[in-house]
Amino acid sequence: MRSIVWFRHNLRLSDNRPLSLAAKEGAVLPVYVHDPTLSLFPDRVRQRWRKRSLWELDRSLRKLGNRLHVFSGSSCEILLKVATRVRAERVYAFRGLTGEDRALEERLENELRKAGVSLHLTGFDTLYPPDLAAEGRSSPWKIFTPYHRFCRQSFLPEHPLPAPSRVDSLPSLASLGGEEEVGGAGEVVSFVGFEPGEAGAMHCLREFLENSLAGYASRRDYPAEEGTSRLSPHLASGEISVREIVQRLQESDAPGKDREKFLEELGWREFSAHLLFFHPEMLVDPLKKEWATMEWTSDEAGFLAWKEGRTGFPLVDAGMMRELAETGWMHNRVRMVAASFLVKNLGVSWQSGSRWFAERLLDYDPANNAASWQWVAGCGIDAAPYFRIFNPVLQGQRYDPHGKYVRRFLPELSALPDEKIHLPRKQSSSADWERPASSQGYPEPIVDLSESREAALRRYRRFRTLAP
Ligand SMILES: Cc1cc2nc3c(=O)[nH]c(=O)nc-3n(C[C@H](O)[C@H](O)[C@H](O)COP(=O)(O)OP(=O)(O)OC[C@H]3O[C@@H](n4cnc5c(N)ncnc54)[C@H](O)[C@@H]3O)c2cc1C
Repeated sequence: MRSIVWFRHNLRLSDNRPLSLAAKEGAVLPVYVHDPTLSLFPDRVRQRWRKRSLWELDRSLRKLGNRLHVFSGSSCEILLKVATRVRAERVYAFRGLTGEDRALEERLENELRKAGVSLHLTGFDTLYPPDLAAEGRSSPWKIFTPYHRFCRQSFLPEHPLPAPSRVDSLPSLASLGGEEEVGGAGEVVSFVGFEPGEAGAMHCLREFLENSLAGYASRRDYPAEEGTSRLSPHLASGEISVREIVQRLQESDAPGKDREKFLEELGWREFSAHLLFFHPEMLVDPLKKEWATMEWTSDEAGFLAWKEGRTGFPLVDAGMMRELAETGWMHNRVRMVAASFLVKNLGVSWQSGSRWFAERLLDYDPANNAASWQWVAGCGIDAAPYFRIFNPVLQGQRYDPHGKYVRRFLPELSALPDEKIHLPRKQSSSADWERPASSQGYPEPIVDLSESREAALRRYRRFRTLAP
């Protein structure tokens, strides 16, 4: 048997079913295609990550007697051309989740069939099947808790497959034409706090299990702490499988409540994938259809200040200006506060924020990003109610009480005392406030929190009255 293994969002050898099946059956041509038609948003930051990750993957394949073949262009045309050229009988891949991924699979299957090649999609790269309809119905689940409980009870997590011990290459393979060089480690700038590739992902998991899983449930909300796994960029590139993570989690002797909480967060990832499977339009349209009539503002100046971390609210600015810009990652608590600030206090649409995150995040995941933005905005399924408006000052005081996170990313505020660190400028509601001299140069707040909150609630009431 001669097969192509088409690496899509799964840049790894372990627990890679398409690869394991193809390697068992015969010779394999591993292929990756940079396909610009598949990314809805510009992804310059992730291209650098991917380049490095592909290089790592190629190195690992070479150790098994094979190598990676990289192309750019239309996945369908390239796979068809290569399959014909090498006389492959099968193309193996995981199934994709987005509407674009699924349309491509259908087109590819037809084109390959005409050429006498079969497409073998070996299921989704998830813990639970995302196409699982709600119990007893054909519609998707609407509430996370029963969905997660049902999945936990119904599916025993599959054991991850080991990486194949050899992946035979196709015999006497001449040049395929149109192939690209598989990036180089040296060309790639480093990523603060991350090591792209499968080995980096496994290292990240080990570190988390050994050092941060115990205490996860209580520490995960504090951005200054090393309280979360930071596995998200690896999961987004498929450098590690979620089944591998769950297996190691179950073997860990960390307290049950921490393991449960972590499993629940992975469950939100599954739920988001489930929502995307049933609602491919959710990347740009609200899941609650009536929200299409919500009137957002066009506060361009406010949006720019938010993107550049000049809102005058330290927790938002530390996240937007520094953590995201410098590292390509942002702590979950800060994502929630920054997103709420944009959508509620500035009245800018969740789609604008979600697009900005999609362009900037190393861990951009279409399902997680859209579901989370819609959760914050209030138009998602099982979302936070619209009137839940995070107060960035109170959130800062609660989750960064000594300003350690803010000081790390906004050194211009580092000399402020703890009680002023989240409020370096006056708000109308803070009557006894005195301007600290040490925060000169830091911007004035671009909105008054109480007034913008009232405006947000008025906007919502108008929408509820007019909504069909
Ligand atoms: C506005 C907004 C946008 C977001 N965009 C993304 C995104 O593009 N990509 C992304 O992976 N996550 C996104 N999240 C969810 C969450 O912030 C990140 O998954 C988390 O911060 C990643 O850090 P970690 O790996 O240390 O998380 P951990 O706490 O260690 O969690 C482990 C894994 O569980 C999953 N997870 C955790 N929280 C969530 C969640 N709320 N929803 C779905 N999955 C979750 C992630 O895969 C994460 O890697 C977003 C959240 C918000 C509020």
